[in-house]
Amino acid sequence: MDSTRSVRRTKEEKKLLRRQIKASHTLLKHEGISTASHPTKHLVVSNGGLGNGVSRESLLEVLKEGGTVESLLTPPAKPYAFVTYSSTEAGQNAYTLLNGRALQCHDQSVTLYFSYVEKVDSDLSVSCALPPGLSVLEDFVSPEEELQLLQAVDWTPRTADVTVQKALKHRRVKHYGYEFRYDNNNIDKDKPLPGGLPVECDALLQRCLADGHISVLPDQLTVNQYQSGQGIPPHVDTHSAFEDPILSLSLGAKTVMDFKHPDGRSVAVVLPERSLLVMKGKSRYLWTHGITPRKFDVVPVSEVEGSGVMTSDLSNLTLKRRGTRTSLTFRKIRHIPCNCAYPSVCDSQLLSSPPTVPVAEGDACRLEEQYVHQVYEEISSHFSSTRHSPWPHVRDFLLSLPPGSILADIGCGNGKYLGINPEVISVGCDRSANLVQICVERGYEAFVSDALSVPLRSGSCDACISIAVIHHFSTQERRQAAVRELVRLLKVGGRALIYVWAMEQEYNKQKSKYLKEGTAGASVERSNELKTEENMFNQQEEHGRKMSSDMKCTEEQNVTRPRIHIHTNRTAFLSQDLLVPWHLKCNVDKNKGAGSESTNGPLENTSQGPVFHRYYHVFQQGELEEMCCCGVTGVKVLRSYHDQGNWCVELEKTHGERAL
Ligand SMILES: O=C(O)CCC(=O)C(=O)O
Ligand SMILES: [Fe+2]
Ligand SMILES: [Zn+2]
Repeated sequence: MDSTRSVRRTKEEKKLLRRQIKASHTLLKHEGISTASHPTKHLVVSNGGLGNGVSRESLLEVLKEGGTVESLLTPPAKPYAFVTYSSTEAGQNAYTLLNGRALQCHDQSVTLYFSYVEKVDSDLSVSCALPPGLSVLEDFVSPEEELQLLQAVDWTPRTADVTVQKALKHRRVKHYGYEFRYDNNNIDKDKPLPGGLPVECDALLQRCLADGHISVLPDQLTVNQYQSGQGIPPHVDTHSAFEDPILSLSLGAKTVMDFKHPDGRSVAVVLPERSLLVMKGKSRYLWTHGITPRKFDVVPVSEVEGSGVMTSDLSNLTLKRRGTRTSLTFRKIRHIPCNCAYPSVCDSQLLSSPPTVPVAEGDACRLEEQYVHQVYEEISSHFSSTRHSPWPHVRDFLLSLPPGSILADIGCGNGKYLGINPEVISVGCDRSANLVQICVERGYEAFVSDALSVPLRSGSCDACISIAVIHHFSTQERRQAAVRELVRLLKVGGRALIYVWAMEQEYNKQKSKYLKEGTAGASVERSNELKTEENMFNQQEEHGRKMSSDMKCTEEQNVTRPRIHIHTNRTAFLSQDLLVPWHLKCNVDKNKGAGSESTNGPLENTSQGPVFHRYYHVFQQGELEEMCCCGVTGVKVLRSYHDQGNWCVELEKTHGERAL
């Protein structure tokens, strides 16, 4: 009997070990968290996160059995937590005692797996902090003032001549001072509403002024009323419409507001009733805010929680039914264009000075920095989630390389081509540090480099690929230099494959996948509210496109230069140099793709985050071959073809540098 029990136990131990190894692989692959093989005082607890429905309180209770807990970090919405014990011995003790422990929480049972980590990343504590520029001032108004303010909002249609009231799908709204229009997410600045702001707000606004939260009085008020189960989609209040900061007073009931950074970081902030939310700087301009329509929120049990408004920071969480919340959002209309530090998401800056096609090297570098490099850094995680399937012809090229070949992928993105042929030695580089980081986390050899000067020896590669990269260079000289750099890396006889986006999205009567996705009704599934509350940049983007076609040229130092148009996604290209909108989907699940992969750009129906614009030079038929034959010496074009809206060439290096 004893011996069978010990055999069974061994089996269980093996199973536990397998599951624990799997958990630490998942942490590395999907979260970039490397675990340590030796005991430390820091442990990561897989399945012990708020994202698994495990409350901090119940986790802490279990963790304390292992020893004295120095700190416990529970990142919002993640399926893991970090615990730091008082000593390595305590960490080791907890590991032995608790690994594989089943934890009962909210009618479900989860199994906790523990792994050691060298340290708890300081970024994680940062991601648990409030977004920069955000503050929540509790008890900003008294219960009596709260009642008075709620009574001051007259929801009957009586005041229709001095205010504007609307029932939206997910809440009702009322505007004072100026109407906020949900069709263009903007304000008619020359059409103030008679009556201004309700006098009942005077005292509280004077207090905001006196306390230094604002320096001028607001002249616009939006009252939002949310019933339980209602919300507001994530958005950034239009830069060109309102100044900084934005104030929002919560009345009647508490709610949880989600803030999201374009890089995917997300912070849930509890807004108690009678608190004032102040959004300034980054939290106003760059992070989106929104309220998920829900009937219940995860909120602190204790009502007296000081400034600890973070759901993730709280030691005591519980579910609470949402009541009816009325918020008063006070804003100051902006009369001169926004000049914030986030030009890639700023409608003012995009409209007031749309870029022109550069001629000088310096202008080209600045354009690419703003409309290529910065954008890829910001959208890297969402971009990566849309890039998973290799294009078949690129795959064939990679599989045709003899074993032991050395391959360089210049502009490797998330590394989707680096593992295709396991028989070759692949190395990738990209200008985006975030994308390179994703490659490294996936176990690929990759480094940050500009495609114009790759730190690899001339003639060191048997093959190079440049997939969807060269169209991001903004002058002919720079595009040519990028091809020359690829050829420099090749040994004589080596081959390069280049893909660039084609101006011709319809070829041989066949529409490219990019165009087809537009007609397949990418937006049909949007809810009505999402349609009317379309991301604020969409309308301006449309506006910007019209503006740029109206005013095709700009006078600058007596040189007339064409403006770069904003392209409308899923439509034919109207010019060769364009800005292509990227509708960022916030909070991308790195484990899953964001739907079907398109040749360029995500499907628009997935997004409610800010819109970024990437610069492209789309190639006309023959342009790529011409550039390779005439602008670059020592190569021949083996073949050229059109593939799903791209022009493609395969080159062979025929001479070494010295022979030229
Ligand atoms: O309900 C709130 O506090 C926020 C409302 C809001 O973000 C808006 O109207 O733009
Ligand atoms: Fe807002
Ligand atoms: Zn701005």
